[in-house]
Amino acid sequence: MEVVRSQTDKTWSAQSLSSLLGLVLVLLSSYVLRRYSNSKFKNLPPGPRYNVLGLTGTLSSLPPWERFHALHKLFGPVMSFYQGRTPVLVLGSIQAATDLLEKRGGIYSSRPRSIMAGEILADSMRAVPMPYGPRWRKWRTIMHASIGTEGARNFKPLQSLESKILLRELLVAADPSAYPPLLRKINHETDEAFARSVSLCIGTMDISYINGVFSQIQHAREIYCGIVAFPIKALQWFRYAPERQRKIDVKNYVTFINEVRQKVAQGSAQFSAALKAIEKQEELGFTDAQISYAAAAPFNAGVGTSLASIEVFLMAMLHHPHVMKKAQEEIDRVVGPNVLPEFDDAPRLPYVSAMIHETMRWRPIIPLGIAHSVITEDTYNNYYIPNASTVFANLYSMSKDEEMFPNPDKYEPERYLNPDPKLPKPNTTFFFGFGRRICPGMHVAQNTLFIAIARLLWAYDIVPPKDQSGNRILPDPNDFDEGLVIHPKPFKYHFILRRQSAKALIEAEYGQALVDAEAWM
Ligand code: HEM
Repeated sequence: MEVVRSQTDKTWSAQSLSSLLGLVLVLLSSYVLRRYSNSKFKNLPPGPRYNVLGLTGTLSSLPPWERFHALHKLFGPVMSFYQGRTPVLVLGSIQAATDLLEKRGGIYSSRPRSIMAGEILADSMRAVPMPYGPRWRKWRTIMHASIGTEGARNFKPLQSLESKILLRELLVAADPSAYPPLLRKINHETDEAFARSVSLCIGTMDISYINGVFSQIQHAREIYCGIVAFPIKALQWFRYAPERQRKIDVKNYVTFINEVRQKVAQGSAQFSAALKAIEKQEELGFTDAQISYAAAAPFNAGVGTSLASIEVFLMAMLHHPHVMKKAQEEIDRVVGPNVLPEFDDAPRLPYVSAMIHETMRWRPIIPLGIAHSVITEDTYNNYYIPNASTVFANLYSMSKDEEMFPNPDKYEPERYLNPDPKLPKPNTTFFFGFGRRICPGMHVAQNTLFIAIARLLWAYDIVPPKDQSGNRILPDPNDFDEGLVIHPKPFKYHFILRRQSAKALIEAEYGQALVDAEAWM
């Protein structure tokens, strides 16, 4: 009996399994047929009909932005492919990105859904993956008030004293191996100078307090980045750990905002993103957790970016000493040897300003921008763009546009000073993205770069080391770490004081910077 039943069971299971498989096949093929026989889908922008990101073969050795760049040459500046079931659109020209991400910003300003990192870990309170909609618009008003054109001016004193401290630290650095950690401070990746970034968020430079904050926010950020980097963790059944982490993050973030509230009550609060978030809380109808995450956004999104641009600048100086000399001549002529360059000098230092644009153009440090997502189907140049397509602005390709930037591989600030009137005007913002999601920290970033670069060039020559035969050892200008934000691989350089008389001024300014920093304690 047992044997018969077991045989019957086996037959039954085999039959049901094959019917089930049949059903799945029928459903799948009808889905595929429906989808691809749909004439609209036949009209997608051209491109390889496979997942370019999961590519094998010759192109696979290239980072994704270079892969896309190579494919743009075959398929044109607007191309598409599928990543799983999601259509992906890649825009390789400033024109296409402006037409879609900017002019049709009402439908191209969302982000691809981020279930684990955005929704589960952060309850959609994190800025970068936040979907486009009323909550994002409210969040953006806090960014506008705190780090927009006007708000960014409030951080200039902070950026100024930060760069003075850097000049002095480079002066007393034991040897060149000490430079990278000092430079990292300018991007707030170490506890002490991180204070300046936290002060941007919550308005304090109290180092012992900051040290505590640093480890907590940095830890939360690392977990977020880890989830983004390892998609396996994005599967929902691993949700327990991020849910637990979210509770910890919310508690920490709200603690910071409450400390700012206390300072507001005592009348000692400095300008910061948190201050603006608190001021706007009632009007926006945000919870404490929501305003705390908003206040932390400049830290979470801004870390690593200014540093990467300064590293690119240093690399450019090693390769193009004549550009460095030209900028120094301008600084010496306009500012002179007896005072440091100030923010107010910027209009009279056009070469330095052009150099900053060129640094960001030459090697865009976020080469694929941050992916947008379209919230309704659209057509562009007769191509069909399905709802929920992921959209990448390939900033790398844009930086190589031969028409707008002739000889794009050359580092040439002059292209911004004397543009050829017959060519399209060189764009000065594409490296910050496009449309409604354009980087809200761009003014803060530009100010950091201006004051740091102008003062570094006022004080120091940046020179490469030499080998035993006296040959300059130069870094490979294309050797970068991969990631959302890319950094040149570590390379060696020296800061050589340009004149002995600068020493006394650097020391005096450093002393004053420490006194000024007290205001943020
Ligand atoms: C050289 C420095 C920087 C570069 C090149 C840069 C570039 C970018 C780019 C390309 C995007 C994506 C824009 C898009 O989606 O189209 C972005 C987004 C963002 N950036 Fe920056 N950034 C820099 C510095 C900063 C700084 C210093 C802050 C904060 C103070 C900041 C805050 C943000 C935020 C919050 C977003 C997300 C905006 C949103 O999703 O609505 N960035 N940035």
